[in-house]
Amino acid sequence: MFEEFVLTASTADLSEEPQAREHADAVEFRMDLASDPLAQLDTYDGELPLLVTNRASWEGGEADDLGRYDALTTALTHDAVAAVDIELAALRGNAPEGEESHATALRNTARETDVAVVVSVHDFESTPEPAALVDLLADAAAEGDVGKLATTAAASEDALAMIEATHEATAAGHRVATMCMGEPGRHTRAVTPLYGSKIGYAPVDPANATAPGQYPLATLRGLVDGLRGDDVGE
Ligand SMILES: O=C1C[C@@](O)(C(=O)O)C[C@@H](O)[C@@H]1O
Repeated sequence: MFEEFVLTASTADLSEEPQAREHADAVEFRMDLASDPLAQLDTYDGELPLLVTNRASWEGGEADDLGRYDALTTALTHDAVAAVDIELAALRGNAPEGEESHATALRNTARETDVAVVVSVHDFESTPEPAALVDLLADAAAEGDVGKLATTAAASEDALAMIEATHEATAAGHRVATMCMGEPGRHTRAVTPLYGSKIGYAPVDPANATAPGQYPLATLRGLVDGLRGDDVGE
């Protein structure tokens, strides 16, 4: 997974999967935003593979204790689960007590069960300079199969910084996924795949966006494919 660009439909409700099929390659299941996520997984019989995310509250999500790792470990036993998101800060010991050992154990379990690991970094305040973004991407990519970075863009320069960092990190051999949150960075979601970004996130229903500035799923699919020139040929 993630050798090619993967467009995930980001949702807290797996019953949306049939609607996502037409446009998405996978579903990002936001377990932290879901009601009874393990029961939803038990009854999931969709076609799209799942990337499971149980975002910690200290990283902008709604899961506020280490129990999120138990839920993720159980999630990995489901055949449909092809990838798991783990925060870089947890793996690097820059997170609350207990996070590092749990995150490392989860990554080991993922590796044993052939589940891809997306190592993520979020900045809800700003977008650092390109060189700092490249460092973050290199760190995240070194810890898993894909290093993912989402920062907040306040102006066009921030979007440009993310595009440049995506290009540089990819050229340096790192497998990355990048995007800016916020309206001034929205277009990065369509453009960074051209510079190597391997994962896109978009809600099936725009009312349920999981981050600021996301395009609706069908729109992002059309933009990514259109910019790639899929309908133009050589
Ligand atoms: O980390 C990410 C990226 C994201 O924050 C975005 O900006 O699209 C959306 C989240 O659901 C996902 O876990």
